[in-house]
Amino acid sequence: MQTPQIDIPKRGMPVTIVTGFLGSGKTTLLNQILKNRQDLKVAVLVNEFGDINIDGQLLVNIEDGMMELSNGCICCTINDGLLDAVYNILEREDRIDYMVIETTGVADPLPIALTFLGTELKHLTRLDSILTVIDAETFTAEHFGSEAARSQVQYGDIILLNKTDLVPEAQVDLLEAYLRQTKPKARILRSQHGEVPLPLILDVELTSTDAYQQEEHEHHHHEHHHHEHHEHHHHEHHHSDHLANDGFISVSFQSDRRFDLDKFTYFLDKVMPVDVFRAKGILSFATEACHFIFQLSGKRYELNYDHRREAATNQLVFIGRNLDAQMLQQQLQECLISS
Ligand SMILES: Nc1nc2c(ncn2[C@@H]2O[C@H](COP(=O)(O)OP(=O)(O)OP(=O)(O)O)[C@@H](O)[C@H]2O)c(=O)[nH]1
Repeated sequence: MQTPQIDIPKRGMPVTIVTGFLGSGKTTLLNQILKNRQDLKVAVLVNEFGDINIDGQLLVNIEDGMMELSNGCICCTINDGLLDAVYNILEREDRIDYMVIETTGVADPLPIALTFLGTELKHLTRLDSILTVIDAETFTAEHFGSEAARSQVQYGDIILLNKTDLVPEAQVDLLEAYLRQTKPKARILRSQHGEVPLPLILDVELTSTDAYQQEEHEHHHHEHHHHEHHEHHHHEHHHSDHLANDGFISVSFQSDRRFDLDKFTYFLDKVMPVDVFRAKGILSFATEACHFIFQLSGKRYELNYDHRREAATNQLVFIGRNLDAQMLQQQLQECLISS
């Protein structure tokens, strides 16, 4: 018997929103999900803060903002708004079982949740849970003075205490006790490098839609009935605008010239302003043949070989408060070799 062509969108697709502050380990968790998904077809939507999409650079681009990951999953960069990106996925003909969205580290997850619960998407998708990744080493009750970070904890159905390898167990216990107090209903888990059994975090049905009805009202997020969704394509969500990225700005740097390794590490250790909270990039050094992936989170940084490609241009993004973009760019310029 011939299988009938199904041309309705993928109704009831479960969605997990992965949130968490800058550098807490969202991308690392996403990679764990993609590595361990077994035969679940997962589409991931990534929203990055900064002009250069560093995470996306490491994937193979196939068409406008859509990438086919090496393990056959689909990755989509959110450029033209979340609704567009979600419809792009829903309209694809290949089988997709699950959608995971990684927000930026400075995003309030509420407007994202309301995009699923308060638009026509509520008929097409099912918000399964909001998962908040927390850096167990750097997290404090002050939430980095960030409204977005506070909101990430407030709306987390699952709270993943990540990077537990970097702190004594007693400190993680204290953090967990604090979170249990403020979030009695949340599922609190611990992980190192985002390693967590997937049945504990996916398809767990932990988002209570009732809890959002009041917020939806307050956010004036009204549904437009009886419209084709295509008419909504430029219906951006403005709710998080008041946060204006919570005072964080990103500074990008690109150059065809290579860095001098010593100058660059001296810059990191001695010159870089303390206001840089997060940085990442793909770098090439004068003395090295291949790329390096650069990751900085708080006071820690890593430079790891990327054997997959030969060295090309340098691309870097710095994120922090009160950054002097021009000065930072000048300082980086001075780390380049004189071609
Ligand atoms: N020691 C340690 N490092 C970790 C762990 N999880 C992630 N990292 C490192 O922390 C850095 C940031 O991790 P990412 O997964 O990129 O963090 P992110 O939340 O996606 O970052 P943004 O999207 O930029 O906000 C990387 O260098 C990771 O390798 C962990 O459990 N332990």
